Amino acid sequence: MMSIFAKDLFKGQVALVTGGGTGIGFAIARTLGQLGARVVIAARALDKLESAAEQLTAGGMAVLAAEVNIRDAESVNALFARLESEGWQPDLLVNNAGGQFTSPALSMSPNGFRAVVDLNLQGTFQMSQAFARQRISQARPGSIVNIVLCLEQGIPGMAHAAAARAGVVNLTKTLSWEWAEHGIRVNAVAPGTIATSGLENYDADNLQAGIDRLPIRRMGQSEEVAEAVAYLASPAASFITGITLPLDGGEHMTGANPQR
Ligand SMILES: CCCCCCC/C=C/C(=O)SCCNC(=O)CCNC(=O)[C@H](O)C(C)(C)COP(=O)(O)OP(=O)(O)OC[C@H]1O[C@@H](n2cnc3c(N)ncnc32)[C@H](O)[C@@H]1OP(=O)(O)O
Ligand SMILES: NC(=O)C1=CN([C@@H]2O[C@H](COP(=O)(O)OP(=O)(O)OC[C@H]3O[C@@H](n4cnc5c(N)ncnc54)[C@H](OP(=O)(O)O)[C@@H]3O)[C@@H](O)[C@H]2O)C=CC1
Repeated sequence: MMSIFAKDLFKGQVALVTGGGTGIGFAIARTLGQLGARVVIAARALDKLESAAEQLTAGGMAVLAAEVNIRDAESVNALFARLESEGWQPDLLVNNAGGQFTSPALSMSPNGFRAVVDLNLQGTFQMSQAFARQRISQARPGSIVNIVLCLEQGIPGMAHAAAARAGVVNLTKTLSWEWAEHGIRVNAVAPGTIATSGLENYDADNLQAGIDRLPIRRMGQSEEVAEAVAYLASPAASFITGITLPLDGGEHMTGANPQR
């Protein structure tokens, strides 16, 4: 899928995409790279990041693979210090890294609940704060896009992720207030079911039952998420901040989660 945006839209900018070595994050990195950004892809597994970076570089993009654990504040701060010292200081941040496991709320252990909140909420906050501190200290504008989940009607079987991502939706609004005066916009995209290898963690029949209830009866593609991220990160969205854009084939209207 070719991007509809101008090829030099992000020329001269650096985009940092967490979880950029796989799935949706990889598609976002590729789209932003095709639109002229230098791209940092960051996650825990350096081997996966390096092979993703090789693919993108072979396509003519400038890409850096960088290790980070977004759950660990020290690791996050070390990443931003490294990017600044190596000339890859980001103008755009895409908080895409995340995930969860399915479990009835009654069976979740405190540690299991905490792990998912740590990853999706605390991790997103830590990355956003480190990014904004760096931008604001240098009086430079910026843009953040958070990837959440379709959660309008609750997500039975994923209470931890539903709570954590709802936290990110409100964090998106709150940070957009606090950082607007510094020229930093904060928005989010809420995907429904998107065809990636990440879905191997979920029951295929349940996923299909959810798809069958959608107005647009198919899974989304990572590239469709990437185009929305490109729009929100770009000057075309310069008067948009604090929103969460559903990108879900209509799931936010239907409650398509099959466990309901
Ligand atoms: C039918 C539904 C519709 C589905 C729509 C799907 C739409 C969304 C798709 C996606 O999000 S795609 C992303 C794909 N990737 C993932 O989702 C995988 C992400 N998971 C993880 O990264 C990890 O599992 C974790 C959740 C972050 C936990 O990582 P951590 O390394 O901290 O785990 P542990 O130290 O092993 O365990 C901590 C704690 O959590 C409990 N736990 C972990 N996994 C499970 C599990 N599968 N089932 C139950 N419990 C789990 C684990 O037992 C630990 O708790 P205690 O035992 O210590 O009490
Ligand atoms: N696919 C779908 O249907 C949907 C996905 N989403 C969300 O979109 C995002 C991408 O999902 P998708 O591409 O499908 O799945 P992936 O499993 O491919 O993506 C998850 C990415 O997050 C990275 N990650 C996980 N934990 C950490 C961590 N502690 N620190 C840094 N990076 C981490 C992983 O890399 P590594 O393990 O190397 O660290 C991986 O690259 C996730 O937040 C997911 O929840 C939302 C709605 C629907």
